[in-house]
Amino acid sequence: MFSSIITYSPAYTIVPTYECFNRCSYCNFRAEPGKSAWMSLSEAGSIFKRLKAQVHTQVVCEILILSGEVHPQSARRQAWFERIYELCELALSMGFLPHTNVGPLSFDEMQKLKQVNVSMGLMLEQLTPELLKTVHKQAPSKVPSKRLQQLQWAGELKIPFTTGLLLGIGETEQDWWETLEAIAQIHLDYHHIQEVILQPHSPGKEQSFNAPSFNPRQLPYVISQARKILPADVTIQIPPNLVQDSQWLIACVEAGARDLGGIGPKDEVNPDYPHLQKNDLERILQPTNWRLKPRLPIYPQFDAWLNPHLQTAVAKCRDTLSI
Ligand SMILES: O=c1nc2n(C[C@H](O)[C@H](O)[C@H](O)CO)c3cc(O)ccc3cc-2c(=O)[nH]1
Ligand SMILES: C[C@H]1O[C@@H](n2cnc3c(N)ncnc32)[C@H](O)[C@@H]1O
Ligand code: MET
Ligand code: SF4
Repeated sequence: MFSSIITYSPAYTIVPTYECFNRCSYCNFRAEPGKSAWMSLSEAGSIFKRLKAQVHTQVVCEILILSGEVHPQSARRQAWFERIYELCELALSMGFLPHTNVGPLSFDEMQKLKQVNVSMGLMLEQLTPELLKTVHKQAPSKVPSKRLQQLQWAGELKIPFTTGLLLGIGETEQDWWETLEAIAQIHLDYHHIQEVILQPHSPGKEQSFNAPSFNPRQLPYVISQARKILPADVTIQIPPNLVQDSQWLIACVEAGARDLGGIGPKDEVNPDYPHLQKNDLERILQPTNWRLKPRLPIYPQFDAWLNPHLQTAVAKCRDTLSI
């Protein structure tokens, strides 16, 4: 019998800084501005060396650059951006493929980062402005029009893009469909969305937002509806560590999720929910017809959008993973 494929990206997350001028009330990641040392290039260099040394036991291709944010008008913004750029450059020079998700960027910043990233990402969260009165009250970066603008710029710049919804932060069911429709619409203009993450809100130790986890039993329903709204070439990703029960994880796959995201040693955003490793996932999927397959942070149909240097790096990683 033929088996069907579900993908994941062997990844490692680096955090340029945890400091953030936003205060999303569901966040367990942020530190106060000035209170989190920035990652140095030598620190990153040692991490990358270690990852290369372990290539025989565990291959990592994607470096996810995930950061807290410095205000666009701050005098420190330029230094923050330059550090992120240099971290990407270093990862690339050591054979890794950067995927950056550091919040909203200016058009110019995005254009620059395209030169050192194979794809980029930004979650829409939810488009309803109602959340600006609640969880995003102190989060200027989460103004819906600003985030939609990022998707538009990524399209204009031909950047393969990952976006998604954060579920269970006080939105309504109607809000889900509206956010998904907006993603579908923008993809029809630019054809640049490679994945949409359906991320269940999962409470952690640091957050002030007092709400339970998004009910995982609702997730298969959201996925099947999303599958109807999104164009067929957009993959639905779910984070397996936030879908605690393996039966529900399988139900999510049956409903149309086809990717399990970046799998690495730590989920920096949800540190209270350890990532399931490849073996754990294989064990869960074993009784089913689904088989796990590694992928890169760029889907093959977007290769032509990259500069020649990035194309060479991607070809080498495909070779390493034999995909
Ligand atoms: O480990 C994580 N990876 C996260 N990733 C990584 C993601 O799974 C992969 O980097 C992409 O699939 C690209 O391969 C994100 C990427 C984005 O572009 C946007 C949001 C996220 C969110 C998370 C996350 O919460 N935890
Ligand atoms: C990087 C992405 O992580 C998501 N994110 C932030 N905090 C949480 C949480 N408590 N639970 C689940 N996802 C979260 C947001 O969607 C953000 O854009
Ligand atoms: N600060 C960015 C955002 O919220 C990415 C990291 S969130 C933990 O979009
Ligand atoms: S979710 Fe991102 S933008 Fe919001 S406070 Fe956390 S790090 Fe900052």
